[in-house]
Amino acid sequence: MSQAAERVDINEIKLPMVEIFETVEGEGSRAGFPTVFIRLFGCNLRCTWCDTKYSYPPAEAEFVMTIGDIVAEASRYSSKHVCLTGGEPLLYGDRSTALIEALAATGRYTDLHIETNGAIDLTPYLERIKSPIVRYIMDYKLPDSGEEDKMITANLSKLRPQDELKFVIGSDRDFLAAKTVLETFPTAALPLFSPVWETMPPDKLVRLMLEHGLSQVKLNMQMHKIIWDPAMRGV
Ligand SMILES: Nc1nc2[nH]cc(C(=O)O)c2c(=O)[nH]1
Ligand code: SF4
Ligand SMILES: [Mg+2]
Repeated sequence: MSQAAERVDINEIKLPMVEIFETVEGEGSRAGFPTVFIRLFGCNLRCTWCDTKYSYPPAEAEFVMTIGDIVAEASRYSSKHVCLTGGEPLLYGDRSTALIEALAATGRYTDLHIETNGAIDLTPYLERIKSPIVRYIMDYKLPDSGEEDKMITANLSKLRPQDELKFVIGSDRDFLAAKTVLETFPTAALPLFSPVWETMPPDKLVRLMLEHGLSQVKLNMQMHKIIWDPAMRGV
């Protein structure tokens, strides 16, 4: 293939979208920083406790945007951090890659983190995307989610120190499963334990972490669900 044929035109590539908005990051190591959220439509999982069911069928994409339009819309905000989320933002292979590279190439951002669901092989993304601002926040889906069998455990050893490995914990069973995953699959990523809002009181999760001596794990509260109504969108 010639060089010209390989060149991507970001005004030609389209992606199904849910929303673009600015708020503070509610989770992870960058929680509290003003952040632009770019939420893509579509997901390859159906977690029992999913809080964004509007991001995949039978709901419909709110709109379709070119990558050029997504980059321009995000640039209307002054945040230096971007969160690419969904749904599953890495569902679109080359198109997801082109979006990430286009956002990084603007030079506007100091951090671009991608919320991915653990059922996407991160190898091609880690190999192709070289920007130092790009980080992966991989969810590891536990038994209560109903999707644990879809987890690509090979991703864990490939995550880097700047990446994060998030476990959403709904029960004692989930907690023990998360602990086993960390013991079985060494990772350089920062492990985060996040309570399921309805079924795992945060004080119980803290007690379990301390009882089990998980000194390397960070508690991850969803700040946006404390600041705003948990059912509210776009915050
Ligand atoms: N404030 C805020 N922080 C978030 N971090 C991850 C989010 C997500 O929906 O992926 C999210 C979100 O929807 N809002
Ligand atoms: S991966 Fe995320 S968006 Fe997809 S079903 Fe699970 S919680 Fe919902
Ligand atoms: Mg999410």
